[in-house]
Amino acid sequence: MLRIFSRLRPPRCSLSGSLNLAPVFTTRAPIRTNSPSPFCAPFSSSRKRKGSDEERDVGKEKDDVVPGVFVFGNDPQSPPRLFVVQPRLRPDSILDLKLSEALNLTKSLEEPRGGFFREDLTPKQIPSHLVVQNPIARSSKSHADTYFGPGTVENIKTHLKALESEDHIDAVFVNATLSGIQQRNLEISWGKPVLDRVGLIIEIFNFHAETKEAKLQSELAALMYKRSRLVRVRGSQGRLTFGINGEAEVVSGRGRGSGGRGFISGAGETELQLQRRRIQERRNHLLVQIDEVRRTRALQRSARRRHGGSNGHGLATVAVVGYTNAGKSTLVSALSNSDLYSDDRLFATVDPRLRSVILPSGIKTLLSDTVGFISDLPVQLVEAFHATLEEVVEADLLLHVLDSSAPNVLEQRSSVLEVLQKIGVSEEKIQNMVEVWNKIDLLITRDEALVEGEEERIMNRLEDLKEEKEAKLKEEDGILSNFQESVRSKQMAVVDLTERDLSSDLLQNEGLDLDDNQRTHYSDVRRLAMFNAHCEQEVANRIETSAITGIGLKELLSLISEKLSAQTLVEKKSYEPFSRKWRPSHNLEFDRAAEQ
Ligand SMILES: Nc1nc2c(ncn2[C@@H]2O[C@H](COP(=O)(O)OP(=O)(O)OP(=O)(O)O)[C@@H](O)[C@H]2O)c(=O)[nH]1
Ligand SMILES: [Mg+2]
Repeated sequence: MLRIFSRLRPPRCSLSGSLNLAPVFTTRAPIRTNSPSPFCAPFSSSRKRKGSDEERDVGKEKDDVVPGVFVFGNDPQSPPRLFVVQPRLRPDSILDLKLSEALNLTKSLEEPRGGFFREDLTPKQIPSHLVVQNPIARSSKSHADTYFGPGTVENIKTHLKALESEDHIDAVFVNATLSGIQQRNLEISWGKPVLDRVGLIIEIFNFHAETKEAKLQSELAALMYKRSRLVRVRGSQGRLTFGINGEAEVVSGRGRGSGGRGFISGAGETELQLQRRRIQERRNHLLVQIDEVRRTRALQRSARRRHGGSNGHGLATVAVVGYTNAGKSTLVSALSNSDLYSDDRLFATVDPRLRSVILPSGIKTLLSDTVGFISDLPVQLVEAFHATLEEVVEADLLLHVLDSSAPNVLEQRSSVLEVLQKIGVSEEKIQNMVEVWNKIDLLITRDEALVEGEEERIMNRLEDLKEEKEAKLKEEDGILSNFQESVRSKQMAVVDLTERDLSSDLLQNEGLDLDDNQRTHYSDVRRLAMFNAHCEQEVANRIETSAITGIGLKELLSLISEKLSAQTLVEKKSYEPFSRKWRPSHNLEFDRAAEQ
């Protein structure tokens, strides 16, 4: 039966940049489709029936996703298949990392999740992919119309054709950021929907969202993204016109009569205007609902903070953040003895979850598992997921989970720090954050881990690793004390200087009257002292764990306990549950792109 479906499989997606947002055809009614019925005209709403019927339709429309806002419907029959195009990067190690991230993103969409898709795919099948010339490498600028040069576009088309002869490909994923025009032109050249990095991540969020909150937010992100993709195509003469897809055609009566009467009245809405209006209306509708979610969350947070504990005391929240796939959900499950959904795929968690844990001090605390981050996290997602990310901003303590086995762990670390700053986490919280270097079991070489019955050897190896780490820490301590020594000697030098040359008043004024030499010297000392304090804090805030084997979990709980009790958070500070009004920022760049 499945084979029949596969053979008959119709395109499950629409050309995303297309104005004529074509309906998605499915052989069976999808479980949750975002697409209109294949039998209704895409813009039939412009010819609404009069009276109460019309009102009913408007009300109904409010709950409908704007057609074509997601490229794929969540078709239960089979997941979409993508062809990955990776622009070449130098050095090769970076290319490998980016390519493997692109393939993982693709797999995240392609593979069945929790039995959601019925078709049996071979697990860990590597998606078809192609590394191509990077247009930015040559001229630091991509081609304005197609991103890639004409040769590369042709090359990809040939590969696509060859692949299509073997199996159906639903869309092409270009692991770069494309403009609306570039995306549209590539879609025309290749005859397939094209997703860029942002578009794919938004699709994954839509696939994985389960709660109402996550669904609303991923739809808002998709709408904001879509708004920037509404572009006009040039007709065969190269003019912006009543083009091949009728993008400038008048499709709705709205606006008619606004500028006068009879034949001098306004012509009505073009397809482009109609799409913009629909997106705007839906966006406003979603924002109202998301604000409700925010309000509820804020009230719940406030109640927890005031008297959430069993003894009526405040309950602290610890937010678990980190790069996607670092092991956050597995760690929260292990610490709280619960069973959160975790999976070896990117963005397995989109719906935030709270789990309670009893700390060694006997105090109950909530762990908040949330959506993972990624480098260049799309701004639309950060803005749309504000309600969810607010949990992170408002948490009493942050745990930053890192995948210590990832070759680019430091890059992932800085991406996460960047996102935390972007969403408004205070500098103080970032400084106080606990860094959890998870998956240390994977640091043992694969060969060793595979040898059966060698548990003892593995444990010894772990001990060795621990000792190595401790030795390294000691070494770092040595470096630190050298720093301290140099700071102290510099401080002494400044004191000498000031004693000899400056009055105490001048020193208090931070050397306003110091000469250049003295000022440089003094600021050097201050910088070094700050760096010194930072290093000391970093070492104290680090812990190594393995959520799977349980290594370091006890120590982690003790550290959380220690951190929380050192904080003044449980002091009943006044807390405003819902004070700020939030709207996604008006992004001029997107609007400009849409105008093109
Ligand atoms: N070997 C090993 N694997 C781990 C460890 N922690 C998590 N994993 C695995 O890593 C994969 C990702 O784990 P998740 O807990 O889903 O990661 P996450 O950070 O929640 O990921 P997202 O929700 O996608 O952001 C799963 O396959 C886990 O089994 C660990 O300590 N050691
Ligand atoms: Mg998770």
